[in-house]
Amino acid sequence: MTLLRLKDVRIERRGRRVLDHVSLEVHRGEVVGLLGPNGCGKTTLLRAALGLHPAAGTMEIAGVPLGQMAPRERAQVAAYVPQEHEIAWPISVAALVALGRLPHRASAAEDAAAVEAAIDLMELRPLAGRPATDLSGGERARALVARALAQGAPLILADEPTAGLDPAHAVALMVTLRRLVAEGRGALVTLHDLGLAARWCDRVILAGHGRLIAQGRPLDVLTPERIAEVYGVEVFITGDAGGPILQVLGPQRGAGGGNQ
Ligand SMILES: Nc1ncnc2c1ncn2[C@@H]1O[C@H](COP(=O)(O)OP(=O)(O)OP(=O)(O)O)[C@@H](O)[C@H]1O
Repeated sequence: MTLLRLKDVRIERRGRRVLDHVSLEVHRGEVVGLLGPNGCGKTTLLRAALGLHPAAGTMEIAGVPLGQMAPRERAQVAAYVPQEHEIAWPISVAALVALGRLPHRASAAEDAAAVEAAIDLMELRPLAGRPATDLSGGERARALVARALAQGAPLILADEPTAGLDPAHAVALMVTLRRLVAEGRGALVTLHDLGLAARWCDRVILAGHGRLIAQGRPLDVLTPERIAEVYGVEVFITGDAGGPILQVLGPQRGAGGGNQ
């Protein structure tokens, strides 16, 4: 089932075109990485897909046109992990995670079970009683992911959810996402770590130059030539039984600085 469908979407910011001709789908059972250089429009695209930023074109969540969805209805099918990890009030981590249950009219027991499961998934149990404002950057990021997971929405849109996480927690998050999509959810995740994307995403979408440049299986999209063209860096790609291994080596040869 298609959880997110964008067709010929066009997004502007302050009258300036950010992305044009954006067509993509996210299905149940897949983690899709949205990649691209700083400022190429990944955050704006995620926000547009949730109706948080104006955009032209066709946008559907779980088969329903975005414009026909009330905010509560949308929040029941799509959860968002924002790039910014600011938490305004010193509520406990458990209370923060419980905010993910607001769109639902579930029983208290159901809400509690979802919150407890999300806290455990993100390994926040020792921090559950702490004020969320007193967490480290990475701990705060995990708390916000937990809030989205508690929401129980089939579609997860996460903006750089691994930013600020140590390697163990970054990999654990990708493993968790894969487990959740295997149970029937779908995820669109912006990432700057090309190695994580290559190894843990089912598909990737590469944005740049005001459009989507390529989408498909990670190694079909993330070719050394394309990465050099889009990011200006040289990569080494190999693989093992666990999947692709992609390592950034340095600036593209001849691009100035580093490996010349
Ligand atoms: N509040 C804003 N007002 C006007 N333009 C903005 C605003 N925020 C971002 N932009 C511009 O919109 C474009 C897309 O930004 P966006 O944040 O979507 O990029 P991104 O791909 O998510 O970048 P990053 O990888 O750095 O997070 C950029 O050119 C950026 O400068």
